[in-house]
Amino acid sequence: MIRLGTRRSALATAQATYVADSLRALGHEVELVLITTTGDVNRAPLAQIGGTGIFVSALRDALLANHIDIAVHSLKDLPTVPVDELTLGAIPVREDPRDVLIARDGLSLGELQTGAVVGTGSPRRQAQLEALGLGLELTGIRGNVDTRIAMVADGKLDAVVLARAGLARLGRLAEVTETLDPIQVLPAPGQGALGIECRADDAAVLAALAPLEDPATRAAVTAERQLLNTLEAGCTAPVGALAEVVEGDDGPELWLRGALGQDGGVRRLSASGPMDDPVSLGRALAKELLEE
Ligand SMILES: NCc1[nH]cc(CCC(=O)O)c1CC(=O)O
Repeated sequence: MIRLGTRRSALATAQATYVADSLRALGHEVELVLITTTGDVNRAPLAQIGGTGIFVSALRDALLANHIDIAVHSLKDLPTVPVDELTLGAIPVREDPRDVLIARDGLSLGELQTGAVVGTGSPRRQAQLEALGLGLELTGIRGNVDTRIAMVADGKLDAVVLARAGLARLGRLAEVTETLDPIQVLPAPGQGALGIECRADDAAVLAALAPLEDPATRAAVTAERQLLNTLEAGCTAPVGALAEVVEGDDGPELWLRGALGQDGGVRRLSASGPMDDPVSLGRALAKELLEE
């Protein structure tokens, strides 16, 4: 029996159920264990209560205490600093990593008027939307996907920005009014991908997880997360990143784009490298972004 720990939110349980069903299809028995994190209980702004890492620590504690065998994380919520004794046993194929707009009356970003109120608490989304120069009024919001969409339906906001992947997993893609081009808004490092964490010495669970692995997704998110990790060491500015595997002359290559919010603007750079060395690519692009 594999004990799979998950948060209670609709998105977390949808992701956990997807992983549980994948493991069951491979012949394993899986039990869901619901775990409450600080971020689920406390409605204060995330930056005040410890950042997105708060969603993760309760699950990691349960792994280390042997209360669960695997934890399913949204990779974009998983801190880039590794934990001794734990490892990402599998990174399954990624959903569409892009951000989307859900606006009243089916509007797109370019159709929103100056002063339109757009809800997002993410400094990354705020910096990139600000830099478009549309005169949008950005306001921080929290709450689950349902609550956020309801704020547009209720007329409290003109629009919200969300991850397409979350809406796909919740079956709410019909509400999207525009998918944002990464040329304008780069997603968060790891967005749209799941990380399945387990104890590093748990050979049975590692073997069970191996078939769920997608090497291209692992390479892409490793580059993105390395870029974030290197930038976090050097600054506190918001970061967007997106890597894609492309077929090069000498085999598969990674193409990485990065964005760094700074002084009301956004710096953007891109670079490519071999698929088998995502860490060097992420680190090199981060250093370039820091230098300029
Ligand atoms: N910050 C919360 C969070 N964590 C993961 C997702 C969406 C799913 C994903 O990106 O994998 C979301 C919601 C959102 O940003 O819209």
